[in-house]
Order: sequence, then structure tokens, then C-alpha cells
Amino acid sequence: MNALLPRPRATLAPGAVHVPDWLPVAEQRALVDACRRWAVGPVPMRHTRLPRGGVMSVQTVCLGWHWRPYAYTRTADDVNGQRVAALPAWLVEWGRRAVADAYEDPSAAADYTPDTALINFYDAAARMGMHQDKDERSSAPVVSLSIGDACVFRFGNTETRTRPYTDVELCSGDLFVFGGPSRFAYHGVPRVRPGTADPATGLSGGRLNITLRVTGLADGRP
Ligand SMILES: O=C(O)CCC(=O)C(=O)O
Ligand SMILES: [Fe+2]
Repeated sequence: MNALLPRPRATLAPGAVHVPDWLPVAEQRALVDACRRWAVGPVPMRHTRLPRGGVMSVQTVCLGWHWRPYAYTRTADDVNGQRVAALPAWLVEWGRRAVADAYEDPSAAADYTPDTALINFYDAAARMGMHQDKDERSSAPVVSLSIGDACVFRFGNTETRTRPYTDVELCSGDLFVFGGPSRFAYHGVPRVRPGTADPATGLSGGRLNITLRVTGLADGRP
């Protein structure tokens, strides 16, 4: 990739938009600082255990609602039983701005109120297999922000976890939004590109990905 050439925004499929260099470095740095705090607790960042005994190679901590395969709960019963940290209002605002910018539709912002964030950390060896984000009871868009090392993000189709798919390079500061007809498309991260992070973000190695989502769950708990 030639870092001197601007990377154009791209619509990979209807509702699936990549906006390179969306988040300025100062905000990336602020988000890295916040992620460092959230990684400590009340629920520590950990490798999620899968029901069949495996563990995910990425490490995850959640805000608002706790995700485990394959449900959302308020407390992290598969970790330490604690209630997860709240999703801060500023991150909700970033989510609104992200949707409005990706869809070039200022009115999209008002309709979007994410209530959870999944924060994933990828070391050089971590990856994520093709999957759908389908534990939400809402078809509102998923907003994805990436910081640190670049990765290959594979965005596929709603029918199968195989081809046709498109590989895009997600770099630090990039925004990817998938909603509308693409909301339930399969996607994954086949590889991270170690050593490509800009130290100015405060993350010297590895990749952070933050996805904002609307769970569609009612808050019946204290
Ligand atoms: O790391 C990414 O870019 C994607 C993460 C993802 O698909 C997920 O958390 O469900
Ligand atoms: Fe996902």
C-alpha cells in the first residue's frame, strides 16, 4: 500500500461502507486510553470461551451489555459475574456521527442509539473467522472503528461464510459501517499486519477494534 495516496471511501455492498481515516489521531489516542481502563475491569478483558471448549484468539471486553457466545447479558457470568461498565454518552455520539458520515445522511444520526460496544484486541497471531453479528434483536447498523495495526477485513454475503467476499485493508482510524441489506453479512479478520501501527495512537503493537451495536434488548434489570 502506498501511504502517500489517499484511500478512497468505498461501498462494498449496499449498506456496507468503508471510510478510511475517519477518526483523527487525537481521538484514536483518547479511545486507546479509555480501552486500557475498560480492559482492567469491572470485567477484565479476556479470551472468550466458546461453548464447544475452544477459546477465541482475540481478547474482548464489553460495555453496556456483555456478549458471550451467543447472548447478551448485563453481568459477565462467564468471567467474574460483575456488571459491565456503562457505554459512555460520548461513544454513542461517535456512533451517531459515524452512521451519518458513512451514509452521507445527517438524519441517520438521530435514529441511531447503540447500547453496547465490543472491544476486541488482536495480537499479531489473532484472527476472527467468518461469522454474522446476529445476537442482536435489531437490524440497526454495526459501527466498527479500528486502531493500531492494520488488518485484512473480509466482508462477505448474507447467505454463506464463503465467496463471494471482498477483502479490504482496515487501518488505524478507519470506519466501517454495515447496515441495511448488509447488516447480517458474514465477515471476519483473516490476518493482522504486525508492525503497521502508528505509535502516535498510544498503541505500540496489536490492533483494537470497537464495534457499536444496538442490542434491541430491554433493560429490565436494576
Ligand atoms: O475486528 C473487526 O474488524 C471485526 C470484529 C467483529 O466482527 C466482531 O467483533 O464481531
Ligand atoms: Fe462481527
